[in-house]
Amino acid sequence: MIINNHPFQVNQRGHLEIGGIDTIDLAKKYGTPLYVYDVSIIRDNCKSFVNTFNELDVQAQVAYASKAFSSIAMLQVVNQEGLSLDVVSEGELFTALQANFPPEKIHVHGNNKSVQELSMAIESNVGCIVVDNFYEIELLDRLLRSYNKKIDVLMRVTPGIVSKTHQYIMTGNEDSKFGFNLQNGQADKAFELLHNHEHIRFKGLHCHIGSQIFETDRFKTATDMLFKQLSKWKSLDNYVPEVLNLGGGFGIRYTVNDKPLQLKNYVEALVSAVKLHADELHIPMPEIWIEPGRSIAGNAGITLYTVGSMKKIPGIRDYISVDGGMTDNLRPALYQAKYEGVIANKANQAAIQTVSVAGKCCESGDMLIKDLPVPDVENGDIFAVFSTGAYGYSMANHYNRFPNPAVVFAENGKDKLVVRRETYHDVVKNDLSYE
Ligand SMILES: Cc1ncc(COP(=O)(O)O)c(C=O)c1O
Ligand SMILES: N[C@@H](CCCC[NH3+])C(=O)O
Repeated sequence: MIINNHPFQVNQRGHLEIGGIDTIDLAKKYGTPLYVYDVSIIRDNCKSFVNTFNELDVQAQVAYASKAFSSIAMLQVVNQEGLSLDVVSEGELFTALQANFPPEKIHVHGNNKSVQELSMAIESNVGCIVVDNFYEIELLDRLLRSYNKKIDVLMRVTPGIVSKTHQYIMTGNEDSKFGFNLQNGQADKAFELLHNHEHIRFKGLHCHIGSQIFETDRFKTATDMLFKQLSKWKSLDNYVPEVLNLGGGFGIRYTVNDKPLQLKNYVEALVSAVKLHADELHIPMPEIWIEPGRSIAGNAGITLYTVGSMKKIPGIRDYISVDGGMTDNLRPALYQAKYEGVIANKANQAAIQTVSVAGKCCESGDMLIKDLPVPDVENGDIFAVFSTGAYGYSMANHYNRFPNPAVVFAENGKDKLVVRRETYHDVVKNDLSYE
């Protein structure tokens, strides 16, 4: 039985299963809260993107946006699937290098890259730097001269598109901290600085219009706007881009209200939009790069919790509390994000009541799910939240000094710990006394 359209089964014991393993056994073995990934789903998501580009015979790089979930094991899997990698910080770059990710397949992002970050990128011979602002061009110019190196660069632009998504995860609109503005001439000024630079190979443009997007129209509009700019540069300077990076943002299913497209549909739409414009402009088809994060990791992961206290407020709301919350999943508190979940040890029992699932942080907004139909709930039940694979572990924090949970990979009936659970000693390890 597939559960609520999430890609997981219920086994003969009536327990939720992931990667061929009983979640109740995993909770016993590793404790809760626990992030668990079905690695075969990660692999399938990677393949959907890569295979579609191959089928369409288009040169492409699918760069996993590692901000969604970065760990050594995750980056190893993504590398095995032939993807490139998008990193946005020294920490993400460091993790990639620790995972032996091929540096030439790493793309470095960031709206405030430090000298140290840029130096690390240049020294490790990363494949590409996505330049975000004028200050960064100045720094890069200085550093590349002192290293006497040449590097591939894309220019990140903000096309001025308002995507239908939460304001905090919108990035391509004009009023954004990211990238050069296409409308007000900033992109033209950056072009002057980048193309013909003796230490820079200016490969093309990058844009990312936002996250959790469910339709292809806005990607097409973004492509139109990039080509408007490229057509201008072609007539003025005969510039021909080798690469167009159209970012990530492909939506996934968190709840029944989310209606994601198949991943291949996004690729097909992007390819046809770029092809059309390239033909019109009489230039060869550029390489298409994309940066999916959520759509690679999101639906592959679940979080397991143990149910503790319960509280009924007659006529108002029934609460059940679990042993994690906004420390391991910040998204409900930050974006009012909605999730679905089940009592994993009663996964095929009928719902008889509606409860709201609270975390254990000292914060009223620490609610994981509101108004969820569930069977009879008892203390000690294991509660599973679906689609927590992206921006769960990666946005985990230490509020109330909670240690970060462990991460387990499950695949074809085997499980493996890939991130250790933090201990209280880990939590205080950088504290110094003041006596
Ligand atoms: C530049 C860039 N690329 C890729 C992503 C990944 O987005 P998503 O996880 O929605 O695919 C983001 C985050 O929104 C981003 O800012
Ligand atoms: N952290 C966001 C997505 C990243 C948006 C910025 N690039 C989320 O959980 O949805």
